[in-house]
Amino acid sequence: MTPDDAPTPEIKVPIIWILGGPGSGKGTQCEKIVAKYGFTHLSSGDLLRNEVSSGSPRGKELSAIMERGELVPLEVVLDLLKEAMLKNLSTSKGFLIDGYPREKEQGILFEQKIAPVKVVLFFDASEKTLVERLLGRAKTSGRVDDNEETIKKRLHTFNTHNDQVVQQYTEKLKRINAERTTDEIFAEVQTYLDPLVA
Ligand SMILES: Nc1nc2c(ncn2[C@@H]2O[C@H](COP(=O)(O)OP(=O)(O)OP(=O)(O)O)[C@@H](O)[C@H]2O)c(=O)[nH]1
Ligand SMILES: O=c1ccn([C@@H]2O[C@H](COP(=O)(O)OP(=O)(O)O)[C@@H](O)[C@H]2O)c(=O)[nH]1
Ligand SMILES: [Mg+2]
Repeated sequence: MTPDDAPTPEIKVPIIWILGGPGSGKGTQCEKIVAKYGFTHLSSGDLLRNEVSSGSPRGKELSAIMERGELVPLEVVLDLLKEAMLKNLSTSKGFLIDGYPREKEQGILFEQKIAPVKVVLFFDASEKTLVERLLGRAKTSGRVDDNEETIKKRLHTFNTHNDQVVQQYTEKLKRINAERTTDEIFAEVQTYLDPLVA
């Protein structure tokens, strides 16, 4: 599909998805990517948390689902993402979509309704590492879902869906060992992103 017959033809800048289990370092790497490439960072989890803090009735429903570590209805995330992308369209050099797609169908719908993805980065870390990092982050994050009980459920949700998501993509998917230092990981990330801006 060329950009001209994309479903939202005005989106011509690269779209990158960032996948990985809870605590795999998606947010940490996205910060570094934004600093180097100036892409627009859209975290699906942050968009949902903003909706929750707005106090809207929809936010209240979302909050309950997120505290259970489950997935919210996929149309909700897709709408929030599309809205945020259109809002930033005139100035964006590219979109970094952090924590999306969480299930196979979300990815399919995104490409049908918004635009094709260019590269999918998957940060791969063991469950033990993920739990350790999240418990570390819990001390300061203030996130209601950074507690042992919800972490277990988030991991379960991730394990249930991730293989199916990842299997959808072959050459676009870059599996990155996330059990290294932030700088080592970022060095590899750049080898995939530099060609997009060359
Ligand atoms: N050792 C090590 N720790 C890291 C690395 N990247 C992130 N962390 C730590 O791991 C924790 C989780 O990192 P985040 O970037 O918030 O992870 P995330 O994937 O965005 O997590 P969710 O928002 O829960 O999906 C934080 O406390 C980070 O400081 C890394 O490359 N190495
Ligand atoms: O497409 C998405 C993205 C996030 N979430 C919900 O938002 C929570 C927090 O997502 P985030 O990416 O911030 O953290 P993670 O689950 O990776 O730790 C998840 O547990 C889900 O309940 C969702 O339902 N659909
Ligand atoms: Mg994050």
